[in-house]
Amino acid sequence: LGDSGFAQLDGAPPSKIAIVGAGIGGTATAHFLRQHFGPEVHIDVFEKGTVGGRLATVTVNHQDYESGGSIIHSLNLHMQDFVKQLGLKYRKNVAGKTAVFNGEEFILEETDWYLLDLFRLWWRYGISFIRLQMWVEEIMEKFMRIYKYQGHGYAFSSVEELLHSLGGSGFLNMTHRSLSESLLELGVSQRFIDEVIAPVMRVNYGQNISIPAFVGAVSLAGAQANLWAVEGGNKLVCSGLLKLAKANLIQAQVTTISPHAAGESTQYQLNYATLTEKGSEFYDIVVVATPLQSSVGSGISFQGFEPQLPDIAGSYHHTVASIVHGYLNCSYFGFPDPKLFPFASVLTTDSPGLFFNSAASICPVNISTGFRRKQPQEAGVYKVFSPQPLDKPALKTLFRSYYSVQVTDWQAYPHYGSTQDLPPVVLHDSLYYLNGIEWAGSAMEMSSVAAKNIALLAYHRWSRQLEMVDQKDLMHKIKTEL
Ligand SMILES: Cc1cc2nc3c(=O)[nH]c(=O)nc-3n(C[C@H](O)[C@H](O)[C@H](O)COP(=O)(O)OP(=O)(O)OC[C@H]3O[C@@H](n4cnc5c(N)ncnc54)[C@H](O)[C@@H]3O)c2cc1C
Ligand SMILES: CC(C)=CCC/C(C)=C/CC/C(C)=C/CSC[C@H](N)C(=O)O
Repeated sequence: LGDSGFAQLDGAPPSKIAIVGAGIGGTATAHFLRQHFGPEVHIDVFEKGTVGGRLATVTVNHQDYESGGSIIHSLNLHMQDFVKQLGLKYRKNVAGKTAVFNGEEFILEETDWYLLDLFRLWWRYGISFIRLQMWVEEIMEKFMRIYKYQGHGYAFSSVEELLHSLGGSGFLNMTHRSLSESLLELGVSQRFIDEVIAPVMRVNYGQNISIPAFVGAVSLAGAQANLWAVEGGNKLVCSGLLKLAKANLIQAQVTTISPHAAGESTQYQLNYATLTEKGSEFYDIVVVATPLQSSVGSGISFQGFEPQLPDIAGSYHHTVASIVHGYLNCSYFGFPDPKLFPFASVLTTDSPGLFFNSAASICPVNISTGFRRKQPQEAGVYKVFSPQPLDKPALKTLFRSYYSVQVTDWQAYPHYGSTQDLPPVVLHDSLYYLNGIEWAGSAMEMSSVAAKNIALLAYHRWSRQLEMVDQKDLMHKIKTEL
C-alpha cells in the first residue's frame, strides 16, 4: 500500500467497476476493490432484492431475529475485521443446552456438567470425538493460511488453486470425497457419525453425511463453542461495507452482461431493470456475486461471448426457516412438564418420517439491552429448519400453541453432490464469479475470502503482476520473504 493507504497502480486504473449482488460477498468485494484500486474508481453495486442477501432478519413482537446466516466462528478473521472497522459490536452466543432427537426419544443430552458430558461421549463413542476434534482443528489451522497469503497480496485464479495452496491435494480431494468415508477412514465410529455428525449436517446444511468432507468440516467448525454474531444483525456488515467502500448502490436487477472490445481491452455492458425503468452502463471490471445456477434464478444472461460462457452446473438446496413465536410442545419430546425441559436446541438424526431438521430457541439480534432465554413454559421465539414448509399438523406437533409463524424458503446453499465441478472464478478477461467458493463450503467467511481473492486477482490481472497469481509453495515463499 502507498502513503495514501491505497495500492499504487502502474498505468491507468479502471474507471468503472460493477458488482452484481449486495450480499456479504458483493459488499466485501466492493470494500476490498476500493482498498486495492484507490479512491478514484467508480464502484456500482447492483441489488435486485435487499442489501444483505442471505443475511436477513425477521421481526417478531418488535424484536428482530436472524432468519438466514446467523453464526460466525471466532477464527473467521475477515468477518471479525469488518466488524472492527465498521465500529459494530459482537454478540456472543447465549449458552443453552443441546439434545439429539431420533423421532421417538432423545438419544444424546447435554448436561450442566462438562466432565459428565465428556465421560458420556467417551462411554458411548470411545475416542471418536477426540479424533474428530483433532481433524477439525487441523483443517482450521490449514484454512487459516489464507489470511497470511492474502495479507501478502497473493491471489488465485480458481477455487482449486486456492484450496491446493492451503492444504495440497488432500484439501482438494476433500471437496469430492464424502464426509462419512473420510471420517470412517479416520477411525470415527459409525454410531458417532449417525448420532452426532449427521444431526450437525442437518442443522447446518440441511443435508446428510454424504456431503463432501470439506464442507462437512466447515459445518463442524460451525458447531463449536466459540461462535458469535453481530449485535443488531449480521446484515449490518453489508450495509456498512457499502458505505465504507463509498460504493454506489443501484436497486435493480442486472439482466444481461455482454463484452465490447475497447482498444486493447474489453469493456462489459450491463443492462438492468427496476420495476419502472431500464438502464445500461459500461464497466471495465465486473464481479458477479450471486449464484449463477439456473435453479437460483439470478435472471442474468451472458450474451455475445465468443466462445459462449460455460453453463454453471449444479443446483441449490431448499431449506425452510420458520420463526415461530409460541409454546414448545415438550410432551412431543417426552417431557410432559415443560418446566423440566432443559434444552435450548434440538437436533435430529436422519430418521425416516422426521419432518424437521432442528428446532432451537433463539435470541434477538439486539441483546445488549439485556436478554434472558425464555423457559419452555413461557412463550418464546424458536427457529425450525425443515426441508418443506411446516403444515398445520407439523406445527401442532412441535408447538402447544403459537402466536405467529414467519417462513423463509431459502435457496440456501449448494445441493452438494448435484455436481462434481467447482465453478470457475474467471469467466472472461475482467469478468469474475464469486460464488463458486460455496461449492467448497458455504459460509459468510467463505464469501469474504472469495471477495478478497477476487479483489486481489482483478488488481494483479489489471496491472499485469501475474507473479502474484497462483504462486506455488506459498508457505515456504512467505517464510523466506520475511
Ligand atoms: C438459512 C441459512 C442459514 C445460514 N447460516 C449461516 C451461518 O450461521 N453462518 C454462516 O457463516 N453462513 C450461513 N449461511 C450461509 C451464508 O448466509 C451465505 O454463504 C452467504 O450469506 C452468501 O453470501 P453471498 O453474498 O455470497 O450471496 P447472497 O447473500 O445470496 O447475495 C447475492 C445477492 O445478489 C442479489 N442478486 C441476485 N441476482 C441479481 C441480479 N441479477 N441483479 C442484482 N442483484 C442480484 C440477491 O438478491 C442477493 O442479495 C446460511 C445460509 C442460509 C440460507
Ligand atoms: C469458513 C470457516 C472456516 C468456518 C465457518 C464455520 C461456520 C460459522 C459455519 C456455519 C455454516 C452454516 C451454513 C450454518 C447454518 S445454520 C446456523 C445455526 N445453526 C442456525 O441455527 O441458524
